[in-house]
Amino acid sequence: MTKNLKGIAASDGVATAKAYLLVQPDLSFSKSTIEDTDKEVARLHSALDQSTAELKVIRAKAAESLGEEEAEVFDAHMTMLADPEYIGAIEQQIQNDKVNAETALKAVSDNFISMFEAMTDNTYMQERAADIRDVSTRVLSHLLNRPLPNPALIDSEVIIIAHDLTPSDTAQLNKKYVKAFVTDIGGRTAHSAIMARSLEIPAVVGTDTVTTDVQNGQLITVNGLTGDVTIDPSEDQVKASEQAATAFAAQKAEWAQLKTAKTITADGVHFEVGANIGTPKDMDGVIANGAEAVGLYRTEFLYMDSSELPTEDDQFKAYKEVLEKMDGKPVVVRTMDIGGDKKLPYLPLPHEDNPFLGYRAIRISLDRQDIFRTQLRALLRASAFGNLRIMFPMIGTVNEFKAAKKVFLEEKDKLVKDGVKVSDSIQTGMMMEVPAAAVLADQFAKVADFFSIGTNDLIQYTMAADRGNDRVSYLYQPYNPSILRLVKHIIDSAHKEGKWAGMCGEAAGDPIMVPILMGMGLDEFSMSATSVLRVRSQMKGLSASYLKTLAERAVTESVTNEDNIALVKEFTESK
Ligand SMILES: C=C(OP(=O)(O)O)C(=O)O
Ligand SMILES: [Mg+2]
Repeated sequence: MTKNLKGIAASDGVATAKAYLLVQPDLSFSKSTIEDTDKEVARLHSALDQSTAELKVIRAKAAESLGEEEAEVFDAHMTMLADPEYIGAIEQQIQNDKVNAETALKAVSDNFISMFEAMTDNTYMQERAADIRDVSTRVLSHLLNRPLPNPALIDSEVIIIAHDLTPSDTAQLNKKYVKAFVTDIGGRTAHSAIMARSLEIPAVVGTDTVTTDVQNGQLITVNGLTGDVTIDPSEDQVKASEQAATAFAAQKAEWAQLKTAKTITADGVHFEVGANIGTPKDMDGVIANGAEAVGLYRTEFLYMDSSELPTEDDQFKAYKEVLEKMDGKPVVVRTMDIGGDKKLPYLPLPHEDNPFLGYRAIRISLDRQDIFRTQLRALLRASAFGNLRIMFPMIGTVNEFKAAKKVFLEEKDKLVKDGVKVSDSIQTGMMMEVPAAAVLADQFAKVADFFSIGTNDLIQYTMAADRGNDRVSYLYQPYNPSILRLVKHIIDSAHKEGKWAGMCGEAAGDPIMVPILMGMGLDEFSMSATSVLRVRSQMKGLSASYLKTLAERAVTESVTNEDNIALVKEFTESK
């Protein structure tokens, strides 16, 4: 029976395909006593064999669709499945304690995991802990005969249905087959939604119930522009969805004509419209959409894509590639912003009740200077190949900025002394995403070369509303005058010191926000590459000088988020 759901529109586009449930099965079991332990060991081996066979297929598929490097993680899993120490310990526990294979597997795996995780100074062993966690889950699924979903094996068009998707789940989605995804939870600025936009995969998040409403293989239509999802649609609904997809494609074709144009307003003002990237692979989208800059390179994805800390050379290559592809246009590279919803399996961080308020980003970099210095050296070496700007994430105090800058200058000095070619005009700026820094922007403007406003975090911290929690998404209010006053203060403070201010949070590409920011004189707008042409087209039709009054009224007269939506409509629909 047809069912309509409404979620948060998280990534533009419209799709119709069969549902593929990416939901972990229930792998609970109880402990039991076994008389015939040899038979139980044989059952264990059968599950191990099935797991190995499955991994071989997954590995081959992953190599084909995602590349050899992404596939290598499965080699580590297969090695683990053949590890005599690990497997021997499970067999021994079955024989000695006369317990079922599930119990022995779990006990031995937990033991290995805590042993490896305790070796905090040994990244290799920490990665093995993550491998054991994955591998033991797979073996358990075979013991219990409850198969795990294997997205790497998808070989026909599907719409992924999941409770939530982590950024690493999203990175593994194969665009050829995954036509859209729909989740129970999540917000527009959660990192999986941001990645969906750069992958151009339509997405609707925060539907609450999609995983229980839809069955594997059911037909489903997804509209990532409106947040509408229809399960088991009627023929007419399928037709309407196809028409919406065609209309969206036509709209995109019209925007594409602006690809090589500069972003100039109706009254001749130029704004720089740039794109955000997560990896050098995203550069195809940046070029295809004619972005004038890379306004944010989230380098943490380089760390997340790797099975160990990327070396200085690995990083150098990635940064150099991006700089060269931009051919002299600005590239703002943000140093590692791990923490919050971005985790590194090989850098296990202690459990925190509030990870978004915890040990993350620059706080880790200043503490783990070995990691930070390696990254800065790679960046400095790459600076000779383009127009590099470096930015530090989550800066909350002036002292943090100064400390980060000091490490940067020390590494620069060392390289220069060693005769390495380093650019002399690298700007060093900061994300403006912590309210304390935003309020003190006038002081920060004296030490930083530029600001890039990270509204994704700035809004969640100012409104005290988790950016990934759909239950409080009504509080996630980009146009609330409280947010806009901070934004205006940041821009004005930068300008007073002769510095520039940009925005790389998702609000920079928001059609309601764009006119306000134009009126405030924001210098640079950086967004998902797929939004660049839409925003360029919008700016072309607006007059920047006229919008100054809008910006002024938005922070002086308006009281609510809705007031400002109405105000923007008043200013843009009459013009
Ligand atoms: C751009 C931002 O950074 P991230 O989304 O990576 O936290 C932001 O917070 O707005
Ligand atoms: Mg942020």
